[in-house]
Amino acid sequence: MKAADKTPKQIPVTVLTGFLGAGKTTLLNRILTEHHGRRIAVIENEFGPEGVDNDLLIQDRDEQIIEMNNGCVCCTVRGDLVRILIDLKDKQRAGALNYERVIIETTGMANPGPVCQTFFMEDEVASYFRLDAVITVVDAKHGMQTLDEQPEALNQVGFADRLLVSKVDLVDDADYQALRSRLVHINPRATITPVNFGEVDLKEILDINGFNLNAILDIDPEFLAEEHPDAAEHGHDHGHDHGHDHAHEHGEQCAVDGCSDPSHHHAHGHHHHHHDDAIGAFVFKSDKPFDPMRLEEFLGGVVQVYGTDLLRYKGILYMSGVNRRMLFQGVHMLMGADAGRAWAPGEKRGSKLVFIGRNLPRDVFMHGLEQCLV
Ligand SMILES: Nc1nc2c(ncn2[C@@H]2O[C@H](COP(=O)(O)OP(=O)(O)OP(=O)(O)O)[C@@H](O)[C@H]2O)c(=O)[nH]1
Repeated sequence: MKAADKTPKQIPVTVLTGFLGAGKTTLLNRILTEHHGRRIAVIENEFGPEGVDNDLLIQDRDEQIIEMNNGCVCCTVRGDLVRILIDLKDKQRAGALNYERVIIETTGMANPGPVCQTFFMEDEVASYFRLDAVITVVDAKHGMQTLDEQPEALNQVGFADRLLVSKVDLVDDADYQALRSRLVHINPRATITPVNFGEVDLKEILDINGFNLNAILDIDPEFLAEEHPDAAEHGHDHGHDHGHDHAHEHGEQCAVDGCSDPSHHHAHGHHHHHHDDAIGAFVFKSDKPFDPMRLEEFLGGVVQVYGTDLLRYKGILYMSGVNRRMLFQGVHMLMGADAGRAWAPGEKRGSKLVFIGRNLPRDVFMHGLEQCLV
């Protein structure tokens, strides 16, 4: 191959995550057997000295399966994953491999954060690979319980650009809707699609540009609709620090501290349960412009303080003195901003930002952002 002669365009990478037994391997097998004509390199991450999943994966001549055997992606991310990716890059350049995209299947226990950060923090990786999206498989049958018991599962949902719900065949519609509603509250950014034994339209999970600043900020309208009428300002952040990590109050009462608004109780009646998840989201909206200096200072500060608890954040910004939409997004402490398209004549200008994180102090963000408006 003469791949080495070409200026390579960045190889898209999909991170496939989901809790133990959720159906990641089933989905991956489906992708690999489908005749989609795309050459995919798969990085498998396994616990323990011996990989089991590799034997279960259907091998195809078009695919290269590389396995990481020594532990969890999140613990070895600075080492193994970087080494494997650089090795993939070198082999591609040397013509020993030929793939056009990479899928990383993470262990069910992994937090996708460090995996994602690798693509922004390691220059050699970032120059050759582009993180496309995080896809999280959630088991309809066991998902509720897993979310109750495993903080990593909440992280996986919080990070996702797409949520695929497997095993819907095993539950009734009410259970599915309850799970769906909970997922929307943890992560209103991600679309939610049922997937039967890994059967999924590849267009739904590949080339999503989830980490691209220009991608539209799609927030599930349900997130706002089923909340309080002014949810944009008072959207329940289900991430208040109640001193317990992922306990749940299947409750009557609004979880927002000091809130005694009965309409909130009513609003929660729409859900089957009220899950006070440690990971949650809130949205800031305003049609007043931001003062760029103040905003930069504020965001820089909160990212320093809350970076580890911020999973994903993303927004369209209406800036004073700028006739373009500004786009910004981040993962933990890594924040990026870019100029988007110009505001159209007559277009209603405004900002919309979504923050997904663990026990974030919503008021600090909301009031702080408010202070940055002109
Ligand atoms: N009923 C039903 N079973 C499913 C579906 N999808 C996957 N399964 C089954 O769920 C089990 C676990 O699926 P896997 O694909 O191995 O899950 P995994 O996420 O790769 O599991 P780990 O690698 O252990 O984390 C298997 O027995 C699958 O056949 C589905 O849509 N419906």
